[in-house]
Amino acid sequence: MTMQFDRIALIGIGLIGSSIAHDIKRLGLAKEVIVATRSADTLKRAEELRLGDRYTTSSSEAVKDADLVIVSVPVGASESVAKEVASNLKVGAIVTDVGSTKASVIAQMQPHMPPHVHFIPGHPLAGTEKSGPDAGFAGLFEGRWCIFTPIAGTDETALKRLRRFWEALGSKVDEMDPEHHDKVLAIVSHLPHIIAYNIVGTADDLEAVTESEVIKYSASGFRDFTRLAASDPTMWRDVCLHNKDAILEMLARFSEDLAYLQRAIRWGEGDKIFDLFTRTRAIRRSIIQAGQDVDAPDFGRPHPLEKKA
Ligand SMILES: NC(=O)C1=CN([C@@H]2O[C@H](COP(=O)(O)OP(=O)(O)OC[C@H]3O[C@@H](n4cnc5c(N)ncnc54)[C@H](O)[C@@H]3O)[C@@H](O)[C@H]2O)C=CC1
Ligand SMILES: O=C(O)C(=O)Cc1ccc(O)cc1
Repeated sequence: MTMQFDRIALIGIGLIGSSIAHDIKRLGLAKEVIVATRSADTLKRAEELRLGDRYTTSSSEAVKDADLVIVSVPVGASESVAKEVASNLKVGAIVTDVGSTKASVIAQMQPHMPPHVHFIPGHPLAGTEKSGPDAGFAGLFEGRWCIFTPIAGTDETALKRLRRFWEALGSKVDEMDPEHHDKVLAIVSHLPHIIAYNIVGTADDLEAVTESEVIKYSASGFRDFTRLAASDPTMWRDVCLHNKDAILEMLARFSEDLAYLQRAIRWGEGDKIFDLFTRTRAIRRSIIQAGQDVDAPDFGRPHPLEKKA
């Protein structure tokens, strides 16, 4: 793999920032990686994990002379990072982010970007329920989509350079407008997490079963929800607050459809129930065909008591 950038600054070194760091190192994509994060403890851990070449708690310090700046912080922190780094950005630098919402990140960052930098908002559709610098791993983005939501008039050469970077990490790159991104992500990612948080919360409220049955019998569907509901609370609070309109729109549709299903169950309308469940099964098959999941049952996890070969 060829060296693509002299200096890359990683602002935020949690699951996503550290996964990018592992890949940059593994693939030799930069001469130097500067890691910045707000908390000294996280920074120390990043250093122990050798995620970069230089480390600082000052984002503005980190971006000096960087050709590529990747902001990987909870979306609600985007504006404060943009403000902090703005005056130190190098002429011609590419500034990008990985936030799960796009219209809000653009509204927070774009006004602070000086005209001499290329700000290209991005979102890799890859992750796990884990957070922090220990959670990252090389290859996270392999075979996954990365969506850019470029601002009109963005320099084509800068776009190509950033595309080449994500492609080196194994991603497939697509472009769309931020509002469309936010609607699509509301249904494929944000709502599933909200539903998971909600169902696990409901089970927790049923005090009679919480201490015993919910945990004991969690080999069933409930367990899959608990994985999503264990995702980072700060990150997901920010997603909810920063993609409010699209999430509320999708939640309204979801509630309508749930009422339809509820009614079908109440009145014993088996055909309606069967038709819906047949339609949804086909969606799963399409996802497997598209290479976005494997066909193994239970996400391919081995049983915890299964003997290791
Ligand atoms: N977790 C996931 O599966 C995915 C997350 N994303 C997005 O990536 C971004 C980062 O998420 P994760 O890496 O999962 O979160 P994380 O919680 O693992 O890491 C966040 C990092 O940002 C740092 N940070 C927070 N505020 C900061 C500030 N003001 N200045 C500097 N550093 C700051 C934290 O110390 C931490 O290092 C979020 O915007 C999230 O929406 C995108 C794709 C997948
Ligand atoms: O852990 C999971 O199932 C995820 O859905 C990971 C994820 C979380 C947030 C994103 O913006 C993109 C991917």
